Amino acid sequence: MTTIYEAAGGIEVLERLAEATHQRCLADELLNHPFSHADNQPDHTERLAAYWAEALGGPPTYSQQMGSESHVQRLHAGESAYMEEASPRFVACVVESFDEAGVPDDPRLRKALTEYVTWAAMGPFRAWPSSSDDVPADLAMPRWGWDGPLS
Ligand code: HEM
Repeated sequence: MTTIYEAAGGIEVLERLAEATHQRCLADELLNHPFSHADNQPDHTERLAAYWAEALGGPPTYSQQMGSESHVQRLHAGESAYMEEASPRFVACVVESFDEAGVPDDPRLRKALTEYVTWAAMGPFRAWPSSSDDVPADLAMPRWGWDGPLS
């Protein structure tokens, strides 16, 4: 069966989606701050797209060459009150970027992408509110299919 990654148009479309999302985050007064640190990764867009690709049935480039799920969760952990407020806004930045990024106008695809990002932002990415020290070292990369989480 076609994966969500393939239906979306592969890595090119996910990179455009990550870039458009990033620009929206920078333009948002609440989300701007964490994305504006001087030591942020210059290739953030590429890394975010690779992570999404792997979760959505694409190649395992993120986990083989860039980082692990534990690394990603540690980056986002320990920000309880902030993440409560910021998570729904991050999801909105992704969804509002669909047209600009050229995500196919297929309701089933857009619904699956929206559900994946919502699930991640409201669940795993808020699971360690107190400290990055609480994040286990061996978290599996999440996988998302047409009917929801695969692992
Ligand atoms: C409130 C919501 C979120 C905020 C404020 C946030 C913030 C950030 C920040 C500041 C970075 C570091 C950027 C850099 O180094 O340039 C980052 C990296 C990243 N974020 Fe988020 N994020 C949020 C939600 C999410 C969600 C929902 C996902 C996945 C579905 C995600 C996936 C990633 C990935 C894969 C990276 C790159 C990790 C790496 O450098 O290897 N983030 N995020």
